[in-house]
Amino acid sequence: MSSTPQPDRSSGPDVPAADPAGATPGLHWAAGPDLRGLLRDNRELRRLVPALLLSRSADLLGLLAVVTLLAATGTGPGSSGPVVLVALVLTLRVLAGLALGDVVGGLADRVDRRRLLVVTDLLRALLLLSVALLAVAGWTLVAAALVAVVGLAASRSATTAAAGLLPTARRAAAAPLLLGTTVVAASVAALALVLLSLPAGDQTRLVLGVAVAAHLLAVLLSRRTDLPTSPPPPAPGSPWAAPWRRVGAGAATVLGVAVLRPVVGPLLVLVATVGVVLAVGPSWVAGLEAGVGAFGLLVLVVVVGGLAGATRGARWAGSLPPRRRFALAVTGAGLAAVLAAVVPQVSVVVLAAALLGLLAGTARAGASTLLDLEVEPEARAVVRRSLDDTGRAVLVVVLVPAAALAGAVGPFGADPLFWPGAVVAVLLLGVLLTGTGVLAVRALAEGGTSVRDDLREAWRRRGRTARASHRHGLPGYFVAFEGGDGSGKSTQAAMLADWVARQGWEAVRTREPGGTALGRRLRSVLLDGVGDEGGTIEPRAEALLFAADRAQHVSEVIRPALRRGAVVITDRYVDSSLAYQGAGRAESVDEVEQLSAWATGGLVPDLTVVLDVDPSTAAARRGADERRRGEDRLEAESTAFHTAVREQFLLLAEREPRRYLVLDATTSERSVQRRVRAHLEALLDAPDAEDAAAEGPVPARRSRLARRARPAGSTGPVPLDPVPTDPAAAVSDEAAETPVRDPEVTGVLERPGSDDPLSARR
Ligand SMILES: Nc1ncnc2c1ncn2[C@@H]1O[C@H](COP(=O)(O)OP(=O)(O)O)[C@@H](O)[C@H]1O
Ligand SMILES: Cc1cn([C@H]2C[C@H](O)[C@@H](COP(=O)(O)OP(=O)(O)O)O2)c(=O)[nH]c1=O
Repeated sequence: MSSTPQPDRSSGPDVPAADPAGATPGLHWAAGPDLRGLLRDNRELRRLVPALLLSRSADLLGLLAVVTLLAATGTGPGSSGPVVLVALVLTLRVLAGLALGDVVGGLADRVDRRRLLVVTDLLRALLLLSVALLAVAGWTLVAAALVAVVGLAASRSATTAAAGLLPTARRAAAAPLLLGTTVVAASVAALALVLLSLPAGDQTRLVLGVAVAAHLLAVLLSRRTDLPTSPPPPAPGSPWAAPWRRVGAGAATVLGVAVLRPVVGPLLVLVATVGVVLAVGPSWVAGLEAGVGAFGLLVLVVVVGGLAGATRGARWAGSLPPRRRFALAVTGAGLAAVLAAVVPQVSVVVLAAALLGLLAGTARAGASTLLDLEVEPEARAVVRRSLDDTGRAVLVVVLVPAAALAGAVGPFGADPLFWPGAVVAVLLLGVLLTGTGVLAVRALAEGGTSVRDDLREAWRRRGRTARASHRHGLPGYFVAFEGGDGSGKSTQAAMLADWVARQGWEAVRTREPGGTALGRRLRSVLLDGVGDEGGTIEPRAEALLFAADRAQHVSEVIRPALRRGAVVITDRYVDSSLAYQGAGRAESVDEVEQLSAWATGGLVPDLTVVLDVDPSTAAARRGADERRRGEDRLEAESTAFHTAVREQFLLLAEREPRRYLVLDATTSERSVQRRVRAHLEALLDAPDAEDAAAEGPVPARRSRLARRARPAGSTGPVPLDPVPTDPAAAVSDEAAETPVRDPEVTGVLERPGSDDPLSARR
């Protein structure tokens, strides 16, 4: 649980932070970019990744071997030496990353990456070999510390190498890619420990031997790679920032956000608990008279459980909002730790550890989502780094004392109720974690609903994602809002995203042009023109620029989200090009359509909502909208242009009525929203999205949902939202307020009073 590498702003643009071993996935890995697509398109990356995977597996297997070697140095389960030594090795590992990560990273940047990968694997192989040959506790400790430092250099060159192999716009994908390899490597290493320990007797040397061999094999693989040699951009300012400065930089931001305050404490206790379970693990299972393999199993279930929780937890949690999910997962993790501690049976310990991993991963992802929702995009990297570093600092402080406590207490209880001392440390942290979890449940209570109601609702919605669409074959659901400028698209998209998130789906709200970093640049050219430098934008150039924005948008934002099963809500898509560049600019609509089809790889929305409004009403609304600063290039076009645009939208809808919903946008915001929701509710809940769309009028299809939401004893259809306004639809008063959302993240953010970044004008 110690860290999640994020793009490291302090060490130059686009170069992700070093990825220390032991990192666990968070939202960013789960919601990461299209890694498979990146690997498919990039031969060198396909060569690098297996080399890194092997190298990291070797590294982590080496760590496990060192740990089991040290754990076996004692004179029996009662001696305190081994458990402290193990904790010390892990502490040194974490401390190295915390204190030296930047320095070693800075030095590593000066060396040829391929050579560095080869040398660092060779060095680690030699160090592990020396450990196997000497088998002296003192040297083992020193060697383990050296391995940790060498590993930092390896990690840095791997990260910059991967970043260098990626196209500039996709460099940020290097961090999730490497985090993915670390998680897989941790599982491979733990599994290897289990398998290698199957034969009876002490297999530590065999394990060390395999780790050495794997490092050597990684050398061969690294030598075959062709990595970019150019150094990464120089780091601005000092390459080394004192850990406490880094911690402090983010702490102020975190503590400034009310919702995040109750998250930090439980998160850190969670990190400590998982760390202590692993640190006292070898002597714990030994005390229960289980072998090294059981320790391997313990690590394996924690890692795999953590991965499952981080990637699937939100889905399994159904409609639980991230705050609830976080607080309940922390409480559950605490109870799992208590369970592991109080039942002196290795099978129960392993099962409880799996649950602990699962809930820790879920809590971690929940916290990450909260952070994304609550912290401004510019501050997120600093906050994440600060939290990661604080987590590592906690481990540095906690592991050795916890192990010392475990060792000091020693085994107690009489047969058959015999407990190793390690359980005392785990029990203490488990109780503390449960307590902080309960406090977090209270502090993060949401909307006045009880935990029981929330859980019941989540159980009802468990595993539910937006229904698959026949069109794109991805698990998510894709909605586009189209219409003239000022028709109310942004307003409706924001309200819908809010509702979708409250229904328990992941909502990704985005827009065109400008849904990506590249898109934002294109947007300013497209809307503001190139007036200062003279010249105009030719209609075909304009069409190509909109298509370029869309290609980036689909690949970077829309497809990955649909792949995760999210509901993607975009403010404008292909039809805008057909209407504005095709009909408006009098280019061939067919050609513009071909261009967009090429740009999107044929990705078509499941539902396109056309907000129909006459150009003069739309212009009046724009004029009255205080957030707008004058007309942009396209808005300033003639009424004839806007009329042609409007007619083209209606024509497109007429051609494909099953995929379109045309609404009169001159009615009130709430009335429009009500109809959008009613339509979407039916589609998302229907067994088959397309069939449902063809079925007939909305109220008939809504009946199933309405029945489920009806309070006991009542009759007639009841809307899902708390304020039953119109029985045929469901929009609450509260939902009619437009909350603030972040276009770059999943989910929605409610912070009344601040500006909506989506509708902010550049
Ligand atoms: N149904 C509606 N009735 C009246 N005004 C509306 C309605 N929908 C939106 N507006 C207002 O019209 C302006 C433009 O809305 P906006 O959502 O930004 O449109 P778009 O994204 O289509 O340009 C805003 O001031 C908004 O408050
Ligand atoms: C996506 C897209 C937008 N546009 C135009 C329509 C808008 O006038 C402008 C910017 O869109 P947008 O920000 O949605 O403006 P508004 O909020 O006023 O509706 O870009 C095109 O001409 N072609 C396209 O493909």
